[in-house]
Amino acid sequence: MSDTIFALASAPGRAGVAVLRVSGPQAGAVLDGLISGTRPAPRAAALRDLRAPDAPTPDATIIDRGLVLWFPGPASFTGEDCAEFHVHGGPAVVSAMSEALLAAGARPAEPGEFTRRAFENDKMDLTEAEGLADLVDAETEGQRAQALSQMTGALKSLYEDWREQLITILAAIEGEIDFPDEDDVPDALSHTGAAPLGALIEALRDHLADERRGERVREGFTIALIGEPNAGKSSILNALARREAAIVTDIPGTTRDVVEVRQVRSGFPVILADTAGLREAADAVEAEGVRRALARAEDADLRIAVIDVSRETAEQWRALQPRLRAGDLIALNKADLEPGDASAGLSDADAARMVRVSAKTSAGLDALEGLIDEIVFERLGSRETPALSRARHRRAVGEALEALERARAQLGVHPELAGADLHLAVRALESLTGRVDVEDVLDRVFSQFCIGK
Ligand SMILES: Nc1nc2c(ncn2[C@@H]2O[C@H](COP(=O)(O)OP(=O)(O)OP(=O)(O)O)[C@@H](O)[C@H]2O)c(=O)[nH]1
Ligand SMILES: [K+]
Ligand SMILES: [Mg+2]
Repeated sequence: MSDTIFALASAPGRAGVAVLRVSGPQAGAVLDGLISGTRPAPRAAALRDLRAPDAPTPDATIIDRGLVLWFPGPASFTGEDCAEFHVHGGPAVVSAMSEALLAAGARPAEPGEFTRRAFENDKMDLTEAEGLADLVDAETEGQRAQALSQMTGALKSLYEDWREQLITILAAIEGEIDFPDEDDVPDALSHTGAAPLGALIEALRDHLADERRGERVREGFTIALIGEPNAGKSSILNALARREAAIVTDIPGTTRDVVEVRQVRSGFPVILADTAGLREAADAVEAEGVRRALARAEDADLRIAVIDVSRETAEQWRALQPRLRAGDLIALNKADLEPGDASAGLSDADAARMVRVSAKTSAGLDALEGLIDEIVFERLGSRETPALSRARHRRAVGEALEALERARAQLGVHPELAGADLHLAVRALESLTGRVDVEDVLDRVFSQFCIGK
């Protein structure tokens, strides 16, 4: 029998209302021990005086007066008996309530323990539990939408559907292994499996080839500003951030560390990074700055090459071009100093992705922001199929895909080897939804939850 656990389900600190939640076989007894009067009807809120269960007399000083709710299992969030106390949200009330719950026999919950119990009682699969954690963490509209879709089963049904297809293919192939010489198992069976197996391989490939959209939505879309010293990278960062996030001076080599600004663009989290100017470094500190700038540019989802149009542009372009990828942006800065067309020195630059700006006069900055917002939306905006949202999903789908590809290669040759690989693929898919118990996976997933969830 499991313990009865409790936790503050609302945020700690001062608030209008605080919610304490209890789950486990003793939840009903804990509830009865704290309230005066009768246990309310299931799922109906009732006002009660609350007191410590070990108070000397029943009418001893009450802790608070609040709403209580009783959720008998299995029709509760965790599937167990649950109770909730909605009390006044002062730290002293919460601490006295916690003492009372301890005295009544409940113990403080571990992070994610309520959700883990819900998962173990089949109230949700692992991807839905992760979606719930993400919903609690969601700070932007795009994160909220992705988390909600995952919490309500979008990834679960995708993965469960793949698993079912796989089991059908497996049955066909194992039929061939078990009855190799019988007439009623046609030779073409391996080929019957080949088409659906090919389709499944394509589906997994597409799911993986999404440029980490779901992970970007969770973790942030990264943008790096790069360019030669004094091109105006920090000035542009500050303009986009609408604050003096980075130091700007007329001394080339001002920025050394990567300066990050977090923003919300098109409903998604974005991390803008200003970097050190690229040149032959004058000293070890600057050399490290340049190394970090290049590493950041390499890892970023989008690069903005900042070019100073008041100086020779061809030379700057030669240095930056190898760092850029298709779809990156070019900001032709200091347009206030050079009214002419400065793109002349930029051979092979994609004109559509080039904006003339002036961090000094703000000219062109709206257009630059418009382009950034568009790109963020293009890359992260929702599609028909749900995105995998964690490295854990990417690993498991990747494992399944490799096993399927090996199986396909063996299909007509060694069906028993193909069968073994398909079993591995099934297992990888089952680890995604938590169908197979992988204890350390569960520990890792639930430990990332907050306490009280
Ligand atoms: N006229 C004009 N000056 C600018 C513009 N943008 C930046 N500057 C000036 O150019 C100088 C360098 O700007 P920064 O923003 O520090 O340039 P940076 O690229 O971050 O330089 P490092 O950090 O040294 O690599 C400062 O004196 C800015 O005021 C612009 O659009 N027009
Ligand atoms: K500078
Ligand atoms: Mg700078």
